[in-house]
Parts: sequence; C-alpha cells; structure tokens
Amino acid sequence: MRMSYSVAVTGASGYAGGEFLRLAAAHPELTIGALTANSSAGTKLGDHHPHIRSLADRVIEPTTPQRLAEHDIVVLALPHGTSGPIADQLPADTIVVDLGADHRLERAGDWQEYYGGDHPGTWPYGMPELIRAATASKQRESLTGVRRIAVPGCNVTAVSLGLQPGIATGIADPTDIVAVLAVGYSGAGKAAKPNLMAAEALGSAAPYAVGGTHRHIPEIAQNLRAAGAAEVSLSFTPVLVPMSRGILATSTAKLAPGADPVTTAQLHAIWSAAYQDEPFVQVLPPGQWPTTAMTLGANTALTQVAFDQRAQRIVTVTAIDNLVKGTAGGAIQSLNVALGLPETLGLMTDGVAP
Ligand SMILES: NC(=O)C1=CN([C@@H]2O[C@H](COP(=O)(O)OP(=O)(O)OC[C@H]3O[C@@H](n4cnc5c(N)ncnc54)[C@H](OP(=O)(O)O)[C@@H]3O)[C@@H](O)[C@H]2O)C=CC1
Ligand SMILES: CC(=O)N[C@@H](CCC(=O)OP(=O)(O)O)C(=O)O
Repeated sequence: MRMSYSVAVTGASGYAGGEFLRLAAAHPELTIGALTANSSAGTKLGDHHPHIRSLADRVIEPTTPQRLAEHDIVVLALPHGTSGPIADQLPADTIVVDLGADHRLERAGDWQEYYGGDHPGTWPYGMPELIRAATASKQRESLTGVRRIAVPGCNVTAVSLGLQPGIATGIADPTDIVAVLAVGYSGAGKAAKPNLMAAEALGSAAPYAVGGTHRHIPEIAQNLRAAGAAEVSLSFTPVLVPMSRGILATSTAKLAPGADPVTTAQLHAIWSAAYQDEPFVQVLPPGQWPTTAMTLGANTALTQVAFDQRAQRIVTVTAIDNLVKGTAGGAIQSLNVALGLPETLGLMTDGVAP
C-alpha cells in the first residue's frame, strides 16, 4: 500500500466536483493536484466554491487528458456523455472515478434507450454495500485493486439501499415496486439555472421525469437484479422540493407471492441483518423515520422499514445527502476500498444539525 495519492478533479467548478474537493481536502491520503473544467478555466476555485477555503486560490485549468494523466487518480465530475471520451484517453494504470453515468450500466441497450448514443462502457460499480446474490457477497469484494470506478446515481443509491434487503431475501416482489422521491435542487447541477430561481423553487414541490422516463430506472433495476430479482418492474417518480441537498426515497414493494405473512418487527430484523456490518448504512431504531436533515454532510444512508398490512406492501424510507453518499462521499468510500485503505477514511457518519 502506497501513502498519499495525487488526485486531479475535472468538473471542479460544478456541484459534484466541488463536493469531492471539499471531502478530499480533508482526506489524509489524498493530495489535490490539477483542478480542471470547461468554461470556467482561468478562474479561481473560490469563485465557484467560496466555502472550500483551503483551495480558494487554486486556478481552474482547461481539461486535457495529458494534464489529468499526470496524477495517480482522476475524478470525472462531468455531464453525461462527456467523461467517456476523456476516460478513453487516460492510461490504463491511472485510477479513474466517474461520478457521471457513462460507465454505470451493464446493458448497452439501457444506455441507448435512456441516454442515447453509443454506450461508453461498463466499469466496476462503486456501491460497496450492493448485495451480489449470485456470489452471496457484496460489491466491495469486487472493488479492491480496481482502476476504474463508476459511482452510482444519487437517486439510485437511495432506492437500491432501501429495497435490496427485501429483494435479496425474496420477501419483496421486484415486479411490483413504486418509488417516490423528494429530492433537493443541487442534484440537478449548477447548470440548471432555471430550476434555481428562487421565485419558482421556493414554496413549491415539482415532479419531473414522470411516467417511467427517468434515467435512473435501468440502473436501479440492474442493482435489484444483482440482489436477486429475476425481473424488475419499477414505477419511479422524483419530486423536487425546496431544499438544497438531500433525497428522501419512499420505496414500496408488494409482499412477494407465496411469502409468509410478515410484521414490521420481522422486516426490521431482516433490514438490520443486511446492514449490521455496514459503516454507512444504518437502519434506525424501530419507529424512528429518516429525514434528509439527519444525513446532511455525512456519507450516511439512513433507512427504516414497515409493513402496511392493509395494502400488503413493504414500505421503506431512505434518506441520503445526494452530494455525499449520493456522489462524492460514495466515490471516496469506493476509492478507499480500491486503494486498500480503511473504507471509512476521511468520511463522516454524523450529519449536521439543526
Ligand atoms: N449534483 C448531484 O447531486 C449529482 C451529480 N452527479 C453527476 O456528476 C456529474 C456532474 O454533475 P454536477 O456537478 O451536478 O453538474 P454541474 O453542472 O454542477 O457541473 C458540471 C461540471 O462539468 C464541467 N464541464 C462541462 N462540460 C465539460 C467539458 N466538456 N470538459 C470539462 N469540463 C466540463 C463544468 O465546467 P464549467 O463550469 O467550466 O463549464 C462543471 O465543472 C454529472 O454526471 C452528474 O450527473 C451524480 C450524482 C449526484
Ligand atoms: C434534482 C435532479 O435533477 N437530480 C438528478 C440526479 C443527479 C444524479 O444522480 O446524477 P446522475 O445524473 O449522475 O445520474 C436527476 O434526478 O436526474
């Protein structure tokens, strides 16, 4: 194991890149190298992220594969479809972490249907907690030593972590899932200026990508298949709510056909067993429900489960900070595993309150 790795961040002026830098600046084994972007090249990081004081005077450079390749690690925090061509030009022994979607999906057809164009490729998936039913293991076992990491989508993280204990144990019906999410505006990136107009955003909840069109649907299905589902049918509806960060995913599934009757207490025990050794996924005490505020700034997913006897549905609620566990924190967690460092190094589990 080598100590101190140089890391370049491209997309440094954006929300995801900025959050990665905030966390990486406090990571004991990472040294921050080049910060690059596109239209903001030549400006200072402090012009975009004035809260990251330790890097405020660093100048953002244009993005070239040559400059990025001078580092041990390259983090791509770029719009969909942008990271693939850059990654293709980086050396095979550079560790590359893609915060975008280009390398998450295993099926090229899913990429073409939901994103369009040629599929950039499939990399090891950066969700250490993902249950791999076929090998009775979790994804972290496949991440040690990898040099490419595809970091999951933030909504995907919340829904997959919420549902997978029920899928893996066969108690939840993967063909009858409904997920409705309250999501904060930072998930849309800093470029989504119209969404950020206070007059429109404050005091209103706004659904988007309604009717089975959201790009995270195939990624969630992929994860639930990994957890043991033969087939997945998922209704997914995100709703923007007036908060900066956070995702609260309410995911429900019908009790699987033929499954024995269950109680909330039994479900709580199943969910607790699935996550008992996880540093960043916590099943709350019975009766306590997650809120987004509880996860603010932390690499923590908080989850709870109940059984709705009348509807015969399993109901899970999972909260994350979209920019931490949903992006930059999840990236550092997987990077720690890939590098053979303690998985929790440089990451917080406690949120910020009030
Ligand atoms: N926001 C979130 O909560 C999450 C985001 N992600 C993913 O992270 C990625 C970045 O998202 P986010 O930070 O929100 O987006 P932003 O719009 O906030 O930032 C985009 C960044 O990409 C840079 N950029 C755009 N085009 C190029 C290019 N051709 N070459 C170099 N840099 C370029 C921009 O630079 P410039 O300012 O100079 O134009 C900017 O730094 C996306 O793939 C997103 O889906 C994943 C999970 C959650
Ligand atoms: C509020 C908002 O728009 N959120 C984004 C989630 C961002 C995310 O997880 O990112 P990827 O784009 O990398 O998949 C959305 O729902 O598409």
